[in-house]
Amino acid sequence: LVEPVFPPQPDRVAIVTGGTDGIGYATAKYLARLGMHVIIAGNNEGKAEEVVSKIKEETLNDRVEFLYCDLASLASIRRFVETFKLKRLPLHVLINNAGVMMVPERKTQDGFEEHFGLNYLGHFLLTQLLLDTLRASGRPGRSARVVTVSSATHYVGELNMDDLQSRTCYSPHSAYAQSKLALVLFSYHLQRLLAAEGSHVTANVADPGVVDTELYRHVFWGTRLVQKVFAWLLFKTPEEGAWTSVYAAVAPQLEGVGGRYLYNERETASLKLTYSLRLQQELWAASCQMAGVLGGT
Ligand SMILES: NC(=O)c1ccc[n+]([C@@H]2O[C@H](COP(=O)([O-])OP(=O)(O)OC[C@H]3O[C@@H](n4cnc5c(N)ncnc54)[C@H](O)[C@@H]3O)[C@@H](O)[C@H]2O)c1
Repeated sequence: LVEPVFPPQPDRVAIVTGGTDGIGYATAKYLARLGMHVIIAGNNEGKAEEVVSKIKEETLNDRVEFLYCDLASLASIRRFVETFKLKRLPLHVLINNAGVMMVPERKTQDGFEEHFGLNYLGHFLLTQLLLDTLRASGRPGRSARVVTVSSATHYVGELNMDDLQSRTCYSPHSAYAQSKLALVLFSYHLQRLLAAEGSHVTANVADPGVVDTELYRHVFWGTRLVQKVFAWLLFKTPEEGAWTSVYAAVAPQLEGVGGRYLYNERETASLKLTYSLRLQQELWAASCQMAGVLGGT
C-alpha cells in the first residue's frame, strides 16, 4: 500500500464521528495535518482530552476539538448540532465514521436495535440536521462532502423493511450487516436529492477494508486471537484504513462526484440491491419517520 498524497485544506472544517479511536482517530489526525479545523463528535469522553492534545501536538494544528455526541440518542445528536451551530462555523466535510459491531442485542435510548439505531439512524439524523450548513458551505468547484463509512459486510447484508429492528430473530452479524447496507442506500439517495436540488454537496461511501481496531471486541475470541497475532499481515493499520475516508473527503479528482462506493481509493460496485431506487426511497421515508424529520417523500 502506498500512502496517497492530498493537497492542504486550510480554512476548511470537518466533523468526524467516532474520531477518538481507530479509523476515526486516524482520519481526524490526517485531516488536521492537512490544515482542517476538525471537530471530533463522539461519546468517548474519557479519551477526548488526551486525543485532542495528541492530535494538536502531532499535527501542529490548534483547531482540533471534541464535542460530545452520543449517536445512540436522537436527543444527544440534536444537542450536538445545536452546539455546533452556535459556533457559526461552515462545514465542508462530514465523516459518518462511528460504529459498533456485533454487540449483543441491545437498544438505543430511543428503543432502536443498537446497530440500526447508532450506526445508521444516528448518522441519518446527524446528516439531515447538518445539511443546511453543508449546503451553505459548498460552492461551485468546491463542494462540501458527506463521507459515510460502510463495510464489505454490507455485501452479505439484508434489509428487512418489515423488521428493521431485528425483533423476530436477532443475529449480531446480520444486524451489523444491515446497518452497513442501510448506510449505502442512504448515501446514494442523499446524493440524488442533493444533485436534483443543484446544491454543491456530494455524498460518497468509504469502505476502509479490514482494519486492526477495537471494533472487533465483541467478535469470537478465536478471531480476536488471529487479529492479535496476524494483524500485521492480514489487517490494515488504522492509518491505512483512514486513507479511503480522507480520499473521499478531500481528493481533487472527486470534486463534484457523488454516489460512489470507494475502496482502496478507487470506485467499486456495491451490492446490486443498493442501486434499487425503490428500496432507497422506502428506507429514506421510514428513516425520516423514525428520526422525526420531514422529507419522507
Ligand atoms: N475495523 C474494520 O476492520 C472495519 C471494517 C469495515 C468498516 N469499518 C467501519 O469503520 C468505522 C470505524 O470503526 P473502527 O474500526 O475504527 O472501530 P473503533 O471501535 O476503533 O471505533 C469506533 C468509534 O465509534 C465511536 N462510537 C461508538 N458508539 C458511539 C456512540 N454511541 N456515539 C458516538 N460515537 C460512538 C467509538 O467511541 C469509537 O470512537 C465503523 O463505522 C466500522 O463499521 C471498520
